Amino acid sequence: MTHTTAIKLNQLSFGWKPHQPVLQIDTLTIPRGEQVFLRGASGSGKSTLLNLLGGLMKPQQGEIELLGQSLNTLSQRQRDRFRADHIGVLFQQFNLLPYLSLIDNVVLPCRFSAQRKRKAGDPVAAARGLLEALGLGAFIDRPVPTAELSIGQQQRVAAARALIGQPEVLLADEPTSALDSDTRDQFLDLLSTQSRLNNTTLVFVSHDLSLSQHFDRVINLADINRCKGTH
Ligand SMILES: Nc1ncnc2c1ncn2[C@@H]1O[C@H](COP(=O)(O)OP(=O)(O)OP(=O)(O)O)[C@@H](O)[C@H]1O
Repeated sequence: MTHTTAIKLNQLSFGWKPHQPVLQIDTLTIPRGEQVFLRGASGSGKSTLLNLLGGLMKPQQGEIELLGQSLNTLSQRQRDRFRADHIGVLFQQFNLLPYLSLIDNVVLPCRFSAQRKRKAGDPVAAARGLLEALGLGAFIDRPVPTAELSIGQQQRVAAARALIGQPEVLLADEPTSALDSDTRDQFLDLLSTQSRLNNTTLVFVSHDLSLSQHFDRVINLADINRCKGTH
């Protein structure tokens, strides 16, 4: 079943501590395939919002719907399953497995999700293609533990892992922070091309406003968040 809406928030409220909300968003709708640049001051709640969209936490109030599925009604385990099948996450902690090869790291989502595996076709070939497109081709067949890659290289391995198996939604939190300008442009091209090709909805957080021109829509968190907080 296909949905025209990828992400829908309704009367969302979330705080890390009781009675101290960080996010209060009345409504937000992001259609399938839209590529959104999310901006906001440091500490304003961008990463918190991505965590909620990824089902890593639940809001204290309100509704989060992804691809027509209310996340509120799912248990933690069901949310983990849903994320594995439908959401690519590229967060600031890459969570790569240090002693696995690059390819083994990238194909991991296909081990957790039959759906992602099916969409990847041949996961190893898909992982190779993504790593090559991200400029890491030279490392694929060398026995370099992932832990010995530079931060920018690890960031790109994590990107390939998020993209494999064409997730419908991709959540990216400062994914270009460690990349030089050439690598960053190559990375953004790949992200944009892959997302268009697969009708992936992209929510991309960055402090680098010059990148916003690559996106369909820019959302300033301050414009949708009623909670102005003390950040
Ligand atoms: N795990 C946590 N436990 C308690 N408070 C947290 C936690 N993570 C974030 N916060 C608080 O929530 C608020 C929003 O933080 P968040 O990381 O979402 O902001 P951000 O907009 O992503 O910031 P930055 O741009 O600096 O990464 C901040 O006040 C922060 O201190």
